[in-house]
Amino acid sequence: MADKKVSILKAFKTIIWPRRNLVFIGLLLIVISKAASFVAPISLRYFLDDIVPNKNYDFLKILVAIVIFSFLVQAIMSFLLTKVLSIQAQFMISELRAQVQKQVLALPIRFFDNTKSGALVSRIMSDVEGVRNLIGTGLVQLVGGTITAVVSLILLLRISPGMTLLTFIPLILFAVIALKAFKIIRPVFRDRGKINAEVKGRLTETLGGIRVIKGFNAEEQEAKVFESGVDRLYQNVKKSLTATAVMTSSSTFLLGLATTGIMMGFGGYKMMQGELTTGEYFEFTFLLALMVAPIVQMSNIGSQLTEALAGLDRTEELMNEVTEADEKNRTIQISSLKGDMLFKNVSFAYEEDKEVLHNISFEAKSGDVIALVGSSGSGKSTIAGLAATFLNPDSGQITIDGNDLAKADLTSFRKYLGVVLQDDFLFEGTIKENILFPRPNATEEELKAAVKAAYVDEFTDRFDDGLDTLIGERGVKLSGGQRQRIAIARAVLANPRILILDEATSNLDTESEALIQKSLAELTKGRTTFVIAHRLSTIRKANQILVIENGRIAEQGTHDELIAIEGRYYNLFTYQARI
Ligand SMILES: Nc1ncnc2c1ncn2[C@@H]1O[C@H](COP(=O)(O)OP(=O)(O)OP(=O)(O)O)[C@@H](O)[C@H]1O
Repeated sequence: MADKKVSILKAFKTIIWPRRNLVFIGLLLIVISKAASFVAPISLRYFLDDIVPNKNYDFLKILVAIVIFSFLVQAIMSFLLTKVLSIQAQFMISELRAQVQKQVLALPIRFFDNTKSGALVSRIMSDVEGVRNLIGTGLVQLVGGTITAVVSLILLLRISPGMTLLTFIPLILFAVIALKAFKIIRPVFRDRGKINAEVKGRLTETLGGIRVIKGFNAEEQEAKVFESGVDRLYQNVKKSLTATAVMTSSSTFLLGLATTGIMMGFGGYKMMQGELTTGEYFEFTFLLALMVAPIVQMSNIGSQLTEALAGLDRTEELMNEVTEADEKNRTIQISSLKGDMLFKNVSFAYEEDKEVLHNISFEAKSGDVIALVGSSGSGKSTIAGLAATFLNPDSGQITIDGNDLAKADLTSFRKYLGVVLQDDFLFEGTIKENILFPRPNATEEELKAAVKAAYVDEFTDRFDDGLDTLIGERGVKLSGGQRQRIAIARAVLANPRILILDEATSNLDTESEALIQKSLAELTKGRTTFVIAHRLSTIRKANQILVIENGRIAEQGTHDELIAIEGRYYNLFTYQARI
């Protein structure tokens, strides 16, 4: 963990240095602004010690003009700072978000099995926001504040070294307290991001699974889980608030002590002794305020930077995850695909030492339909996942047209892949958009052909808006069978060479069922298809049936062959046929 921390140095190298021109402009602006801020306190001395006692009207006019001008300069500089740096920071946030999202999509399926999607949403959207404080005004203010503090210090020492040193004692005390508080706050902030992500993740799941929750009357339980999540968040915020409160109240006291207590006591004494003029006293007071303000501000900026670095730590962790592309090993570009797939002694485990597939070997010839049947948990989806390159064999080999699939460039292979899964992924939008999703630039004819092949027009013709009907929250609700047909139309349009089909288990009425059968027959025509089959009609038509039991192929052959041997398949078949 520790070596993965985004150090200030690293953040400087990767985020600030590439934008050094901008940061430099920002610094220049802040230096001008801070220089202008010294005009008022310095002019005070002339005002009180020279102009007023000597009734110097001419000098008064000039001084007033200079002071007004100095404030105008400060106002303009502050406007430009926001304009230049804050906007650039926001631009960078959107750039980073896009990068992180791209990286997340490039991660292997396994990563998603183990990570809540809500947590990822939080990583992509919130964690990168910290950049704002690095490149935005935060850092520049920190530097500007330091400059102001140092210049003020020099001016203060010039007026009265004794008084300056005395006021320093409480200031140093404050600095020590602030540093201690940061040490406590940083891990708290880091945890906050994590907790936030977890709570959001669970909430997303809860809302997504609302039917199951209501169906099992589990609202109360979910509410409890959420409550404990928000409580963790509360405890975390509480901790950081306590640390912040210690800092704020000690700053109030110690800085008050420095500015007023010591100043009034010691300064008043010196004035009475004639060692300090009224003008010098006021100049000192204002300069002290100029020095102290950035110190207080810095503690604020410090916590912002701390939060920023904590967020970037988490972003960095995500960016370091290995993507599935694996350019070093996946060097074979697949430029055309026939569709012969061969499994040679393939074994696979999701978790170490828990092999779920053992020595699977079979051949799928181009255009074949391979039906995977067997009891739940036997390994059917895992085989389909391997054929789709969502998973990679631990031993053995899968070849496509003689090429090792583990060495194939994923994008070049997946161009030829299509999937129709049970939980059809339809998003909010029109039916047309959902079908065009894999090939947004398909022609109207291609779209029409796909719609026909999947019998989507059979129900869209009845809608006023036809294919442009909105589905989801703002449009019509579709039946299970209709959703399946949209998913099938999408796959027809994608025109894959290899098709992974997870047949829906839901029972449809006979008419819907017949339409789905027909559209599936259309879809699988001429494509190497792996189907996790639940329909006898699909299974009977398959070129090859693999009966999977406990991660092994128990039986293999056509329907007739397997019926003839009266084994496992025969039992399954006769059992299903009876129902
Ligand atoms: N992401 C995962 N992590 C760990 N184990 C998994 C994962 N997915 C599946 N498994 C395990 O692998 C085995 C095979 O699962 P698989 O999903 O391939 O079975 P299946 O035959 O498709 O089942 P079903 O018909 O119920 O969908 C099961 O024992 C399952 O518990």
